[in-house]
Amino acid sequence: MTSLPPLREVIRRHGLSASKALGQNFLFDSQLLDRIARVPGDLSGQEVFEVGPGPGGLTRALLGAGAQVTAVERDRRCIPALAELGDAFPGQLRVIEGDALEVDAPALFAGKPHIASNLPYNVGTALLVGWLSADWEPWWASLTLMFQKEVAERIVAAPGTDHYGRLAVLAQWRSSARIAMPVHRSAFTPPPKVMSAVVHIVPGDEPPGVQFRVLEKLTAAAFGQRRKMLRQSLKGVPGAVETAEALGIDPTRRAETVSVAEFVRLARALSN
Ligand SMILES: C[S@@+](CC[C@H](N)C(=O)[O-])C[C@H]1O[C@@H](n2cnc3c(N)ncnc32)[C@H](O)[C@@H]1O
Repeated sequence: MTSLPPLREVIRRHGLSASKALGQNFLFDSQLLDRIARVPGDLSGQEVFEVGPGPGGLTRALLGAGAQVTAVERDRRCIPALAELGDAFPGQLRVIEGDALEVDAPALFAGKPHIASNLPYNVGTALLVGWLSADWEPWWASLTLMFQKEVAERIVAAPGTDHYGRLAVLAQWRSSARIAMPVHRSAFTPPPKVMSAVVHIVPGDEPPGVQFRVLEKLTAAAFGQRRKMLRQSLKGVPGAVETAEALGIDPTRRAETVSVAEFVRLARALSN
């Protein structure tokens, strides 16, 4: 590998002033970036899908770890900077200029890539929900994603906590999700208003006999009126209240007290 210029110099040389509309908050600390790149485990020879490489801070760390990186970036100003990075790691980096919400990502890979991204906040949750809603076993091997701390807490939340809701059930019913590391707002340029955290999600076995759309319907209804008792909030899902009762899930409970396993049992009983 040839030696690379500091990221701040790359930004200056390519005129990459951060765009708020594109959710651009860049990371320059190479130690932090290396720590993030280690979260998925040994990436040597592994395929990685990165959304929003920007000037390429995380991309460098992923390439340095030996990954084969495919990166989708919407901001065309970043493409020449990324091309230089590709020259420094011959044959390891493929850059696609485009919108990650529209790219057919699974079609880009022969195997199962790890997904790693310092996500643009405005599209982060939509991308996560898309990846978690994939046909199972999913097309990706793991997710290592930066979120605003509050979103990260919603992803890993346990029942009985304020953050527990649809996103927690979606992220936990057939995957395990944990906060790999908190990241201080001052690590970013420009610093966002809020703190961040890297979340690590690993897919697990899908519980048998559960239709995803039934689970979705249940959690949408239950958390749509999260302060109401289940006997009220689940009224719109045919058979749900009676089935909950039959399964020993007391319909006077509120959604936020119902565990992921209980939602799964209820969804299984209502799936056909
Ligand atoms: C938070 S910045 C992260 C930049 C860089 N990876 C880093 O860590 O310093 C988010 C990046 O996502 C890009 N981006 C925003 N929306 C996008 C989209 N819909 N598809 C692909 N990239 C997008 C932005 O241009 C920006 O480069």
